[in-house]
Amino acid sequence: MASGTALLYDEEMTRYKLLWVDPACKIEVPERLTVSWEALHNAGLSGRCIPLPVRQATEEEILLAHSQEYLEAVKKTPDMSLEELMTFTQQYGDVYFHPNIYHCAKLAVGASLQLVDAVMTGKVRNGLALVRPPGHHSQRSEASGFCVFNNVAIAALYAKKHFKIQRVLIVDWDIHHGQGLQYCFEEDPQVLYFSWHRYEHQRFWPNLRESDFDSVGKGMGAGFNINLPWNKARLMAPYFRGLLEHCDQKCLTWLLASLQVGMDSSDYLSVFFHVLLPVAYEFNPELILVSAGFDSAVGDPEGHMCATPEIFGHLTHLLMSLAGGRLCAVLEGGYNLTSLAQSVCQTVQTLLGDPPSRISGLSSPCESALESIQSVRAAHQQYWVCFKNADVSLWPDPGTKCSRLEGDTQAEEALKEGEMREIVWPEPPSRLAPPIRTGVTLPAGLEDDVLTSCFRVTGIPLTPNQVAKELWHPAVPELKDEKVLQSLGDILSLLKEIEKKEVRNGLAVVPNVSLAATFGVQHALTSLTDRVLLVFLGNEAPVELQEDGRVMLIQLCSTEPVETKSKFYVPICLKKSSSDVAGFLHAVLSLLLPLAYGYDPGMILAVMADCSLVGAVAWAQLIGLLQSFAQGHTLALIQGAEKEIIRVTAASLLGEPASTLGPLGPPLSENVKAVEKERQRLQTHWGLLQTTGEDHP
Ligand SMILES: NCCCNCCCCCC(=O)CS
Ligand SMILES: [Zn+2]
Repeated sequence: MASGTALLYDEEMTRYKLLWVDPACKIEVPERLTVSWEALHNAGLSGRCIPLPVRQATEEEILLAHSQEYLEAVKKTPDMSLEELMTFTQQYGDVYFHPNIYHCAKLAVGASLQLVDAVMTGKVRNGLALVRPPGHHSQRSEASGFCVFNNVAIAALYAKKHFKIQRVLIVDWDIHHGQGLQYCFEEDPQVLYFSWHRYEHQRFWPNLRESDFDSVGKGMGAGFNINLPWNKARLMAPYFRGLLEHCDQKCLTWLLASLQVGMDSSDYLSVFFHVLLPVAYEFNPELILVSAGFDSAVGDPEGHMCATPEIFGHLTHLLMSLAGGRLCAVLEGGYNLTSLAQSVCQTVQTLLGDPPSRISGLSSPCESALESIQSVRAAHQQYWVCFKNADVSLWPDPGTKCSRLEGDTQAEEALKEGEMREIVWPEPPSRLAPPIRTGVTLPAGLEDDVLTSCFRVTGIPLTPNQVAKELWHPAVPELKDEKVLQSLGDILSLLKEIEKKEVRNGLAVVPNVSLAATFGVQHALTSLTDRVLLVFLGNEAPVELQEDGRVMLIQLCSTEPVETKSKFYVPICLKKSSSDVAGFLHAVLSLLLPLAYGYDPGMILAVMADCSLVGAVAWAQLIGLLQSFAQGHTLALIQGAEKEIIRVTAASLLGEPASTLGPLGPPLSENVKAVEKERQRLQTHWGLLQTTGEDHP
């Protein structure tokens, strides 16, 4: 199994810059790379990566995505005078040339291809290429938006050509629409292109009609192009104009705060749960390319978004469950040097396997984001079975110019200037990973190769009166069984290791999983955290739920569950769940993940009480996704000695990417209906469950 994270950087790519005055281009500066590189170095992250040399792309490689005439034209720029460069630049939009930019553009492509080689040959598991110029706006015969050659487009074409792969997923989380990528792959069903971008009903750059959600791809490529437009923009009602004239800095700040309309982490995560991940799992990619632009982070002069840098640690982690973890991230935009550097560090730290930091304060996606989510799901319903039963009454038909009051540029500039001075955000919390990743307790005789890299924990068996004290549980005969008392002692010492931050997560194979789960929850609540998420696969849920919210129980069962009104008890009844992998996944993505993010637990207990409910691969996928929470503090409890389940659980807890679920059939409609029913019931309490705007129930 491949391991290791590649990091590609060459300071040569800092040796070009804007040589004349152009307000649209002045933000694309060499310091973008140096601050990112230095931040990775100072955080001790670059030292944990595998450095790979960059190289110049060959002409043949560049011609995979660009025309000969365009290449010939760009080839002439190194010998041009300043005037000639300015004239040459005029033919394109929002981009600039420099005598050394051709050289750097070849290095940016070459770095991306080196990364693809290393991942596809298994030399590394994943990696990041820190490059400039960016690429996702450049087209076959045209430079655009600071981009000269389309690094990620060439990487995808190169991967198809040299590694014979047939399904590449491109995730473009840059705040601009990568129209160059859309044009390149819109007829290609082998490359699924997903982009979210500021759009504001075509008022935001690059102002293209085809950046809207109804551009779904063409011909054979229909369904393989997904655009998620962000349409909320500051309403510059004329009366604000009057106000501005009498506006001092304080009032401007207030005005900005009330207008701050960028998207935040709740919006981003909702799009992953309800749009990108369902399709990505159904597409079942063999490779993930990320057009990693960080102008979608807070503080960016282009993006004006509110999502703080740690969100990129989560987006990265969620994508690492796909394609066997083969993920190549290539830098695109990102112009606030502080949030850029922090976001780059968050991304690399997750690629290295460190647990994402807890994200508190998530709420629900804003109304505009819900409109976009609903519109995209409607537009793609005919192409992806994961949206088959989705509640989508198509949002106002696409391209409607919202009756927005035209912006007042002078005031808008004033707001923007004021805004840039005002935006501050907390440093991302440090994400220390305990020295030992996985502790394991299991009955003797269950040795297994993968378990050797786990840290063996054996506790002192509990005495019956200790149990009476520790375990608020009616005395049952099992509590006299010395195997049970031993396993409770083992779990206690495992939890203590986690508590002491010696161990990140753990696995316990137990004789009685219900007692173990009850004991684990109660001990975690007394000594570790005030919120425990219990994910229980089996029909008899162990714990009585106090409605105080200190335990959230998500129970996957196969028998009709009890009716419940509780917002902390979520029974998910799935019929034939072991065969309906798509139905299981739908429950995980559209229900379990949004709930867990909204609940923000300090500890996760993942309990497999009944091995027949889901297959080993689906379970391993779940264990991987659950490590997004609680700084990776996951305790898996398994009853019985299903060796395959034990092995995949340990492997996933150790950070091995779960193997892929393979092509997914349509989920059983009764299972989708059961999940949708629960989602409808709970979405008023847990906003991340929402997928539709207010007016369209
Ligand atoms: N023509 C009116 C001003 C528009 N500004 C355009 C800036 C292009 C941004 C490109 C970028 O960030 C790549 S990721
Ligand atoms: Zn951008």
